[in-house]
Amino acid sequence: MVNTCPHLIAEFFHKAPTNTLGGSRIHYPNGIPDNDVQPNKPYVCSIQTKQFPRVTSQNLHPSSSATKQKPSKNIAAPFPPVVPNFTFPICIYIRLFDTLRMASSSRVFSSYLRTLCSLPFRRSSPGIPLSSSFFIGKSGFGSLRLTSNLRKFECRTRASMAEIITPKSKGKVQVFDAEDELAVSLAKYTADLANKFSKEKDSFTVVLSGGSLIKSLRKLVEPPFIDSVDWSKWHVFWVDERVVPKDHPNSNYFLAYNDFLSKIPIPSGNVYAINDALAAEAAADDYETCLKHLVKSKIIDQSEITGFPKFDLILLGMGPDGHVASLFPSHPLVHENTKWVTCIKDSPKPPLERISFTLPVINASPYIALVVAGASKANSVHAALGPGPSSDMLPVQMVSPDGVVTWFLDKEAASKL
Ligand SMILES: O=C(O)[C@H](O)[C@@H](O)[C@H](O)[C@H](O)COP(=O)(O)O
Repeated sequence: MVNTCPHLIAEFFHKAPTNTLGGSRIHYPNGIPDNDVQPNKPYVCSIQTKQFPRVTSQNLHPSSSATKQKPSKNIAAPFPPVVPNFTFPICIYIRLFDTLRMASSSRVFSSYLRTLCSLPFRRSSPGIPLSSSFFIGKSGFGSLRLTSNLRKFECRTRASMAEIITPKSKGKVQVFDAEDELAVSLAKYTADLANKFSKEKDSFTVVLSGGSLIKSLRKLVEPPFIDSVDWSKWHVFWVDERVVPKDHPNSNYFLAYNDFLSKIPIPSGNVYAINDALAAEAAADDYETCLKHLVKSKIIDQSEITGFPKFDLILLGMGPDGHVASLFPSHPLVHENTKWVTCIKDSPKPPLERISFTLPVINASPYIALVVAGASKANSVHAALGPGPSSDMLPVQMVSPDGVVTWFLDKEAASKL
């Protein structure tokens, strides 16, 4: 029964005129026009309203005691409008769209409703022939109203992501209520860019950092993202690496392999790990040479202006002190502007020896994501994005590409903004 829920959601939106819900609009991926949406195809959608910032998918958090059960991965939650006084994030719809198999038959729709109405916990709910639906926006909240032949139901919605307006130079800043929501949005962002570049140039060059970023990429290896990406087009690099063997728990390669790369069908030749058999300087030179070959063979783009390699997407974490890659505050390496890859032997964050991309390489990228979660990062986030001028530039503040920086923050990291 519950598996038919996505059909219901699909029907629900398709019954609404031109896919709008009183100022809310569904966006299908890659600009698919609304009337071109195909039955029996999965779509990852986003929703945009006049009243809310743009939001992306997330879980249902029912407040109604009747629906305390949380949706598991494969079991869609009951469609909220049939439950009175139901509070849920607005992006519930997109969550359901994530796994959507579009149904055009109204038979599916009504049989689902019949089943719902026969469920014990909804015995008090009347039947729900939907006749109209719309969102009403208030500041931060909205209501979805459904008119049944017996009475009206109201469901409150709450945006679970906010966009902070910053000067253009500081990039696009998104703040998520929960890290889980951040992870879904990051997966969609990465998958969309992968698809864009794979289509445009038949390859996608992406650079990973170490630390918690890898955990934040976890949704990318789950449906629907894992199936929506052509992994054979991916070429994976590291923005920094610790000078340890590849199977050492401190190795960024090891972390990425265990939690990400081993779960995707990427050709092993497209994974460019830093050579762990070499000492720091030699490993940095070796990696730079490897990048130069790949630029020559046109796997990696090159900036016509600066000559630095241009990776399609760089995914950066940030340390509590505002470091990115292995470029630490007040360290001379942040001013390295000739080399592509350098090394540090006195890293304030252990281990001492590391290899790192330099800032000009990072800044040559057309897309950079800064993925930052946790209260320990709030001061540096404030220094980077807050209003005041700051005397000492943190490395994260020196990430200022010609391209687009998108910040993915959880609310703890954004708490001082
Ligand atoms: O290898 C590393 O240590 C990193 O690449 C480093 O730049 C990391 O991204 C930040 O320190 C944030 O790490 P956390 O997200 O774990 O705090």
